[in-house]
Amino acid sequence: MIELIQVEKTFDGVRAVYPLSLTIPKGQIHGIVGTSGAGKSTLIRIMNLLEKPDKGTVKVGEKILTYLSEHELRKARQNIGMIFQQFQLVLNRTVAGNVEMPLELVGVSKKERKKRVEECLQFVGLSDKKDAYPSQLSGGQKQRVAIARALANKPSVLLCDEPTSSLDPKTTIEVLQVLRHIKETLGVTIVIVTHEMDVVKSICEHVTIMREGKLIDSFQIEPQGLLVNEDQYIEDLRKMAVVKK
Ligand SMILES: Nc1ncnc2c1ncn2[C@@H]1O[C@H](COP(=O)(O)OP(=O)(O)OP(=O)(O)O)[C@@H](O)[C@H]1O
Repeated sequence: MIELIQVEKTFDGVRAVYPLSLTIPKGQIHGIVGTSGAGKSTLIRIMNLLEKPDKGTVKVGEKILTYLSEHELRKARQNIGMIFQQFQLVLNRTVAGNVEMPLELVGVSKKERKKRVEECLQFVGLSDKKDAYPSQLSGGQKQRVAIARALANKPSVLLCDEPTSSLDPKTTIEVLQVLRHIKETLGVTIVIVTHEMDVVKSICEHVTIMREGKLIDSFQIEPQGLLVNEDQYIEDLRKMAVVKK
């Protein structure tokens, strides 16, 4: 579970997030939407304290992150994976090397690392790419490597900041399928910041809407499933065709 209590953040006089409280239950896929500058990225980064709130409390699982020292926070972050729009893979490391990184940082043995990297790559369907470099992968594959890396330390929370915004509709579905599989098989709580309504409609169970740093609404929704595919897009476009007389 993630609990934000009256968190707020101002950058150089610009209020990014007004005092805001939000509770996300364990195992939920929670979407955060809003137009550019609404404060979505700041809010999701507050959830793992990549952005420290000026005031308020951040609780993830049993840990109150805002009470922790830097050392304790680094440890607590092992429980919180994160992925980004631009994947942020290390380009001079192979796919396996990227997934191995968080394990190296916490001192996992070489043998255990190899085993865990294989498990994670298998989970995202990229075992055959373990020796490839990021430049040799498609956008969807890069994001799946980033997901495998985020899962390496077996987190209970996965934060996704615009995870599909650089991807085409087909690879978007590929990534969303992986995210849904993570929720269903691992029970991970997933937070997705996005401006893509199709993403919210297809997999989110709850949506929070932000505008100008404020939470303006938050409610449960019924995910429609991954219905959006290339053929459907083409069909929708055909329906919009203007018939010239
Ligand atoms: N590090 C920073 N320094 C200064 N201002 C910042 C910083 N990060 C965010 N802001 C400002 O805070 C406000 C909210 O930004 P944020 O990136 O959280 O919004 P967003 O909803 O994620 O927008 P986008 O979809 O464009 O990324 C904006 O006015 C932005 O310029």
